[in-house]
Amino acid sequence: MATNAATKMLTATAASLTHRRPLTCSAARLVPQPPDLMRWVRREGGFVHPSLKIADHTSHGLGLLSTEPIVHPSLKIADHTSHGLGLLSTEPIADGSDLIALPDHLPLRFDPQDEPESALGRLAARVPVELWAMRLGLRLLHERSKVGSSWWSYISNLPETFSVPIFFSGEDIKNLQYAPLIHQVNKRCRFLLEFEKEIKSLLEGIASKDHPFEGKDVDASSLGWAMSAVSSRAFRLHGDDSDVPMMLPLIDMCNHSFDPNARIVQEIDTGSSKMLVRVVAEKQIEQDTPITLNYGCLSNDLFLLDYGFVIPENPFDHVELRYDGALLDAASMAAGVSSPSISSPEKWQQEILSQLNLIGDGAVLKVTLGGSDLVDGRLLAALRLLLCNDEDTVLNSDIDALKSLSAEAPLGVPTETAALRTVVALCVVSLEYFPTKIMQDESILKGDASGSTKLAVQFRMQKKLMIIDVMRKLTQRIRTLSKEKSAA
Ligand SMILES: C[S@@+](CC[C@H](N)C(=O)[O-])C[C@H]1O[C@@H](n2cnc3c(N)ncnc32)[C@H](O)[C@@H]1O
Repeated sequence: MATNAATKMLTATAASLTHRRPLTCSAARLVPQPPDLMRWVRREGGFVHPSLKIADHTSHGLGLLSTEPIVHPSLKIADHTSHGLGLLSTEPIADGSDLIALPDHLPLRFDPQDEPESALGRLAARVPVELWAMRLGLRLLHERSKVGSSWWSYISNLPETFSVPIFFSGEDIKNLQYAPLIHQVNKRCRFLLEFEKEIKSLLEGIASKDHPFEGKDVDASSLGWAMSAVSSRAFRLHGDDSDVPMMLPLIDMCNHSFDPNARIVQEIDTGSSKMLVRVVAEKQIEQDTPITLNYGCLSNDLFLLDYGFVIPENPFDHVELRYDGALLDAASMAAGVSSPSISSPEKWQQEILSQLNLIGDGAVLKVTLGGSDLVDGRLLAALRLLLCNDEDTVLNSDIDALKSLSAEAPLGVPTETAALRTVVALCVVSLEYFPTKIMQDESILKGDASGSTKLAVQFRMQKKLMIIDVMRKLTQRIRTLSKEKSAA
């Protein structure tokens, strides 16, 4: 859990690289009237389709949600969510048309291995690999502080603030009510505070010509700004050996949709090995339509942590649980299907649990509910085999079938019903971890709480709605199974 001091530090309008004006909305840019981004891309040799413009998506209520039927009150709230700025078509655009093309020198990238001796390279080497956004963020801060940077037209068009939870108050971090995300947020906050100190000590006494930020102070707040700018806007494109994160000017004005109307294409000129990044229309785009890309099939944890927004009814959202005999025992008891094997598996059951990597050295105990699988395959297989008394039937079953929900009752209907009932009980247990009820969340969302409080509440409410949806689908399955059994 982040200390209050940690979150205060990151939310404070502390001295940063430039003077900032107060936050107005997520469409506010780093400078009040930044240069025309489209004109800059064209001037640099890029292509921008003449029927595109940058528009504020805050007031339009544009994007995925507004086109879908409202099936739950939470969607109405989401409809008010600001998407910030976005790209919009001013006229119909044909399927397959090039929308944007960026020449090789416009993407902003950073490979610390290219400059291990520079101060920036040495700082980047201190950033853990999983925080790759901070590595590229250092380059972004370097360009932001450099007088006459070739990327200034781009950087000045970046948002002034981000709605990612590292900038939430301590209270709003608690309001998330979901330990795995709170853990990640705190980890990032702690890293930024430590990194601020490390940077200060590493750059102490450095000659001004070698200073990566032109002598300007870099604190946790400005580091957080840079990390969030990258995590919410960079795309990972193919490099020589691996995926290289890059900031793609103008392309990063496209908002997200799981049903996008455009996609990114990367081309390498074999002669010059120069890279061309294009955005191509994937379908016919009508007038006044936002141009959208799919940022990935991500859970709401990642959308919130990296991008600062939550998707209602996200089909890829899930909750994490720890595989634990005592928890399964309690759930199976609550479901009325208790079996002694759950807490003390037989030897043959232990062998399969070990194959499933749920017991033994190096066991991975994290399992999930929700997402496209509905129930984590390893959890489902474990419950099926623990609730089946017939060793031969289990040993003759294919392990992949045991892990699959689409394999109908691989160990027979009674075992299947018991396993699914136990999962439903696990859902109930998971819901009980959340201290508030959905109705309480809804009333906060209807009130005048701050943007970050609403985002935190929206996040936890979506988690609960998702768990309820899993329960509903599994209960339906149990009903169908018992109907089939009684019909047989
Ligand atoms: C790559 S940028 C897109 C341009 C951005 N809207 C802007 O104002 O610069 C990604 C950010 O846009 C916003 N965004 C994109 N898609 C969204 C969506 N479907 N719902 C809500 N916000 C979205 C989020 O703030 C996200 O961090």
